[in-house]
Amino acid sequence: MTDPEFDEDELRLDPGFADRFEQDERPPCQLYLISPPAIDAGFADRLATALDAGPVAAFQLRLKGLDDHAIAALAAPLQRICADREVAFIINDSIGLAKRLGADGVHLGQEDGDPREARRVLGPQAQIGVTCHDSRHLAMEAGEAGADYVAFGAFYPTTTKEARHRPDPSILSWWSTLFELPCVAIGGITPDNARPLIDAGADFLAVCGAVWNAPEGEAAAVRRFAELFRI
Ligand SMILES: Cc1ncc(COP(=O)(O)OP(=O)(O)O)c(N)n1
Ligand SMILES: Cc1ncsc1CCOP(=O)(O)O
Ligand SMILES: [Mg+2]
Repeated sequence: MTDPEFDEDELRLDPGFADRFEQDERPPCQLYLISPPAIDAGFADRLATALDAGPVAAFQLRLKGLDDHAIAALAAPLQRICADREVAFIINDSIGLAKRLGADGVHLGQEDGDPREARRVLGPQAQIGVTCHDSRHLAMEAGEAGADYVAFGAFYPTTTKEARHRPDPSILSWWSTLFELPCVAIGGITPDNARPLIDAGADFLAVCGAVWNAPEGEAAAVRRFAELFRI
């Protein structure tokens, strides 16, 4: 099947971009935790429990509907828990808040700001991620703009976000075959449906509900993902 958005010439026209991502052995898939949509006083303990249950590469603080001041007030203990465990602490949506908090990075949607501006403000060490929905074109643009990862999704139905795009897992194999830049899969991912995304080449699975709403608890959910990542 051809992807109407994908023009092979785009790749050939920009050898500089493709050249930066030489093919190499990819590390195993890792877990990228997204915060629940709202957090309460007990959440810090739950976060520590989740991070202690198995390897987690990153935690994204995603609190839609709160302003930066309100998010900053909640962030400090969570950021400390991540730092103590060497888990990257990523702020959703706001370059300014990521800078203010000294976060490890920022995740930007298509309407959330320019990755080049994020790089200018946050510096060379910052992890900058960009939402690319189901679009190869957006992903290549994000790579050209200096993103550290591209995110595709939502792969499965989710109640965490109203998601309009539904990529096929093949976008992950396409991306990971051509580019070294890591790709993140997101959207309705659970330990039961994750396998095709891992096999297709996702470098990270970004997960919210399957961990924080797991009937067996967050630790058991993190352990189940960890089992899937073992080669
Ligand atoms: C890892 C990751 N991928 C995608 C998103 C979605 O970002 P965005 O499209 O800006 O939507 P909101 O999360 O801001 O509602 C994400 N946050 N993280
Ligand atoms: C933020 C986001 N972007 C696309 S789907 C999604 C929600 C991810 O949460 P869940 O893992 O609960 O589907
Ligand atoms: Mg956003």
